[in-house]
Amino acid sequence: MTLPTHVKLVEVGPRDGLQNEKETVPAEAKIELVERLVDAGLTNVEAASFVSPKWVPQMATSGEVMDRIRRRPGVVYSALTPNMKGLEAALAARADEVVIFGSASEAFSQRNINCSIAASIERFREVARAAKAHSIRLRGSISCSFGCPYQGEVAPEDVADVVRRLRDLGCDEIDIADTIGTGTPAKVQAVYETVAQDYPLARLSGHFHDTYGQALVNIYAALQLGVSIFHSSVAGLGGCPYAKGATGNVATEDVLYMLDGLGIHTGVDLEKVVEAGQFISRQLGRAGSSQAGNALAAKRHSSNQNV
Ligand SMILES: CC(C)(COP(=O)([O-])OP(=O)([O-])OC[C@H]1O[C@@H](n2cnc3c(N)ncnc32)[C@H](O)[C@@H]1OP(=O)([O-])[O-])[C@@H](O)C(=O)NCCC(=O)NCCSC(=O)C[C@@](C)(O)CC(=O)[O-]
Repeated sequence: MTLPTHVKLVEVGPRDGLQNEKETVPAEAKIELVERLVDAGLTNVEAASFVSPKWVPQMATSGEVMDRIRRRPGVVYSALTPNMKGLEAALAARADEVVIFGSASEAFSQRNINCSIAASIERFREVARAAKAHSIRLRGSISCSFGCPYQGEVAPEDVADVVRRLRDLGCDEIDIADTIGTGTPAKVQAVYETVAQDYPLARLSGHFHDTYGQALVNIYAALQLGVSIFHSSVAGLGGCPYAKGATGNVATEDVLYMLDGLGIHTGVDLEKVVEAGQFISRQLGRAGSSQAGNALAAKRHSSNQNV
């Protein structure tokens, strides 16, 4: 078993992490969060979501956030775009990458984006064409790849079916998402082994929520197969408005701590991510849920006191 020597981390805290917060997080705080994360060396940041503000009010400031972020060369700032209205907003906001997001579960597709899987692919076709016409990177995301809050089990072949459809739309990368965090390592490996028959493994990512405490071990299981792109969220922020009880994405600090220990290069400075996590936790008025982040912050606090 050879693990990848390099992993690309996609930071989803500013989008997936914050979208479910009840209290409005001011645009200034979102902007500072994105800038701190980029300062830490993260080169892929999901910063916006151009969805209906009636459905997800927290993301209503996405245009302002994208407009006011100090853009750094080489950094990909991405935005969710469920339809042409979203795509047009993402173009106006100068997104570097747009994300069409579907589901491997019919029930979740209906709840999340108000249409069937087949209808979503038709909506995405137009979005994909426009993204290509503007030479914007296109990412596809598949929710409920390891289980659905409404239908329960999801078969690997159902995930593969959506992967093929997103591949045919021209997706440059496809996210296999564990929306409710119910996946376990054997299931994770079964899904990647199935979907990699139709799409290059090097362009598949893992998007794991930590609801059942399985996210890190699932990432390790995916690494063993050669998956080398993972999503994570600073301070473990997150949840999904359409998956009750779903907790945050795996924390960026925890993933970095594990990858650093494995000698896998990410180019990201863990200490600076811990500071970004402390920053957003102060803004939200509660402790972050990253275990490595909290341990490192406590260690720093006690060594400062001993000086
Ligand atoms: C998908 C839609 C838009 C369809 O929504 P719809 O109601 O079917 O669409 P519609 O075309 O009938 O439009 C209804 C209203 O929404 C407006 N509208 C329509 N489109 C847009 C847009 N792009 N931006 C802003 N406004 C929009 C449109 O203008 C209209 O406004 P009204 O006339 O009633 O005032 C809606 O269902 C929606 O916004 N849903 C939110 C979905 C969402 O954001 N979910 C969370 C993100 S996905 C996720 O977190 C999972 C992921 C990616 O992280 C992976 C994982 O972990 O699973």
